Amino acid sequence: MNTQAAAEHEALRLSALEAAPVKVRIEGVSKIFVSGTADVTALDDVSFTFREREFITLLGPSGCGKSTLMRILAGLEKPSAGEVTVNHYGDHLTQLSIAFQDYSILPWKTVEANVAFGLRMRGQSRREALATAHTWLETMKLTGFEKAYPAQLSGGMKQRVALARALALDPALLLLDEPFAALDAQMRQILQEEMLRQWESDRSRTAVAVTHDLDEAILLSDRIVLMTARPGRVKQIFDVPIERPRDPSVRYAPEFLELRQEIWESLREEVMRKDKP
Ligand SMILES: Nc1ncnc2c1ncn2[C@@H]1O[C@H](COP(=O)(O)OP(=O)(O)OP(=O)(O)O)[C@@H](O)[C@H]1O
Repeated sequence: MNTQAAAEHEALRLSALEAAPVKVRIEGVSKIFVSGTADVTALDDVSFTFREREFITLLGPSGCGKSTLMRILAGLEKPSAGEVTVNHYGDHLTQLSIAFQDYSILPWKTVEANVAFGLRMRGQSRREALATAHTWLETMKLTGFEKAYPAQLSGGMKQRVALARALALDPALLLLDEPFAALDAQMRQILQEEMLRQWESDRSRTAVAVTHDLDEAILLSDRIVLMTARPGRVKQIFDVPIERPRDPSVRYAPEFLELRQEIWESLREEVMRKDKP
C-alpha cells in the first residue's frame, strides 16, 4: 500500500472507530509492551468509570501510560489484561472522536477538507459539512486558513485543526491527548477558555483529556485521575468541586489554588519516584 492509500485507510479505520458506542468502564486494565530486550509494563490493573457528560483528566508523570490508556479507550490498542466497556447514550452525530498529540491530519487535504472529512464520511452533503467545518475553524481562530494545506501551518495551528475536526463530529465521547501541547502560552489559555465555554454551553458529551498542565486540568475537569509513575496505576481521584459555569478567573480563587497545591504534592511524589534509578 502506498503512503497516501495507507493514510486514507487509517483515516477510514478511525472514522469507523468513531462510529462505535459510548460510556466507559475500565476494569483491571494492564498493558505490557513485549519487546526484544525487556518487556515494558505501561499500565497495571487500572480501574475506574466515567459518568455520562463528565470531563475527566488523566494526570501523571511522563511515561506513566496516559497515552497508552487513551489509545486503549479509542480502540487503537488492546489491553494485555482487563476490559474496557463503552456504552451508547445520547443523540450525537458520532460516538467517539479523538484529537491526539500525534494525530495526523491528511497532508494532501486543505484545512477545511480535513475538518469536513469525517462529516462527509457520515453522509453529510459537501455544503453542510463545509458549513460546520467553517464554524469550528472560526472557533479555533483559523478563519482565513480554510484553503491552506497542513504543511503551510505551524504546529499549534495543526493542533487546532485536529481539535476542530474532533469537535465538528459532535461526539458522545471526546478523547483529547494533550490537545493544547503545541500551542504558545497565550493561545493555550485562550483555547482552554474556549473549550470550557463550549463544554459548558451544552454539557452533552463525556470527555477524557490528558495534560501535564495542572491549571488546565482543574479549570476543565469534573474529576482528575492521578496516576502513579510507571507502571501506571490509579493513585488518587480528585473531585473538582468548583461550580459551573466557571469563569476563567477562577484560576486565582483560593479553592482553586488549594486544590492545585494538593494535587501537585501528590503528583510531585510520583515525578520524583520516576526519576530515581
Ligand atoms: N508501542 C510501544 N512499544 C513499546 N513501549 C511502548 C509503546 N508505547 C508506549 N510504550 C512505553 O510505555 C510507557 C508508557 O508510555 P505512554 O506514552 O503511554 O506514557 P505517557 O504517560 O503518555 O507519557 P508522556 O506524558 O510522556 O506523553 C513508556 O515507557 C513508553 O516508552
